[in-house]
Amino acid sequence: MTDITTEGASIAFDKVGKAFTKAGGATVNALEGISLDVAPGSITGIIGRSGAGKSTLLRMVNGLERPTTGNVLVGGEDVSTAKGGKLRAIRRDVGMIFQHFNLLSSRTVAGNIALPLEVAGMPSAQIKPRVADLIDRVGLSAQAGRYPAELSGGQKQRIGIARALATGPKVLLSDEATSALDPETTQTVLSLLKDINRDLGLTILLITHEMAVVRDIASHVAVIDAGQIVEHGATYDIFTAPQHATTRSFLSGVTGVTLPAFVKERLTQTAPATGGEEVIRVTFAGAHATDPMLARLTQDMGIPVNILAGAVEEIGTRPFGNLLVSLPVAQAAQARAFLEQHGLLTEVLGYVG
Ligand SMILES: Nc1ncnc2c1ncn2[C@@H]1O[C@H](COP(=O)(O)OP(=O)(O)OP(=O)(O)O)[C@@H](O)[C@H]1O
Repeated sequence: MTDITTEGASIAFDKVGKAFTKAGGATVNALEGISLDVAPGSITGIIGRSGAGKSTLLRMVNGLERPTTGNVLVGGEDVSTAKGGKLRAIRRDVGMIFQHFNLLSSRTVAGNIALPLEVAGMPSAQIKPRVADLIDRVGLSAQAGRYPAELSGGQKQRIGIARALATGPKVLLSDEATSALDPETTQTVLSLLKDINRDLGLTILLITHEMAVVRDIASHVAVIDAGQIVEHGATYDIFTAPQHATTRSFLSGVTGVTLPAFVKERLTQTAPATGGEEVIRVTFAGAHATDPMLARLTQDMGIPVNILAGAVEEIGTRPFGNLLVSLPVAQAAQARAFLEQHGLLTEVLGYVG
């Protein structure tokens, strides 16, 4: 096997803004004041709702979009002002994969992967072994001569990944690469991306609207809302102690931590005049993830706790748990203080009468 090695480049967004002028002359501020440093060799997720500005941000990294204000640097080189040969050189360092794969239907698996090498002017004697290596890396050796229409979505995305790696990039951009795939195939594609990141050391920047994708692959995450980064940091920290309402709302979509409908419908933001239950989210992180704190709340302090929903999950190999519970309003402050003293995080979600 020839050596397909690379190393990751840093990506830096420095006070980036982007305004689009729509037909009719109105201006849309798609991005405002974006500053973000992506470490070489990291996998960073950018999560946001539809229209938040994710694609615009991603497309700036390979110069498909230029910022209106600020700069974007890849490995210290300014993409935002690069032109001609310099821009082409930066683009060779940045591969990209897409939600709908963007493959040529008239070319075989091998032909699709060879394309960027042909465009780069590599002699065909060198292209052949290089393509064979790439096909092997993504596990498609048996399908090399087949056409995209004959392959599954997961296999098509593997071709997309091999094609993106062909020129030995230092950065891989992923534009919702698993959004069109079923959950099982999503997992196989995410683990391929993790292997590639580990083996080749290249930096991966991905955009997604699914927190589960961030949890399963990203070491770092930035949450983007209406063109601004509202929160960013290590994935574990963001999952265990989210600060912004948008982040919390994305997290509530991750399996196991949504309120059951019968509670959600009755939830109020003010406590009932008498009685009632306070509904809280309890987050267990790190060393406390497996402590039996709720049992102690009942046994030691005599506070009855209703478990409404919950899950223990892992980020990397670090466990964290999220539980939604209700307990009597009269004892809730005492219970929260007890849990906080023992290193758990609590958040009041509302009240039920
Ligand atoms: N070429 C363009 N001309 C005008 N407006 C644009 C253009 N490209 C993007 N926009 C606007 O910029 C904003 C951000 O769009 P962008 O595609 O980056 O969001 P997104 O988070 O990637 O959304 P989605 O997840 O739906 O793809 C939107 O309001 C969009 O309508």
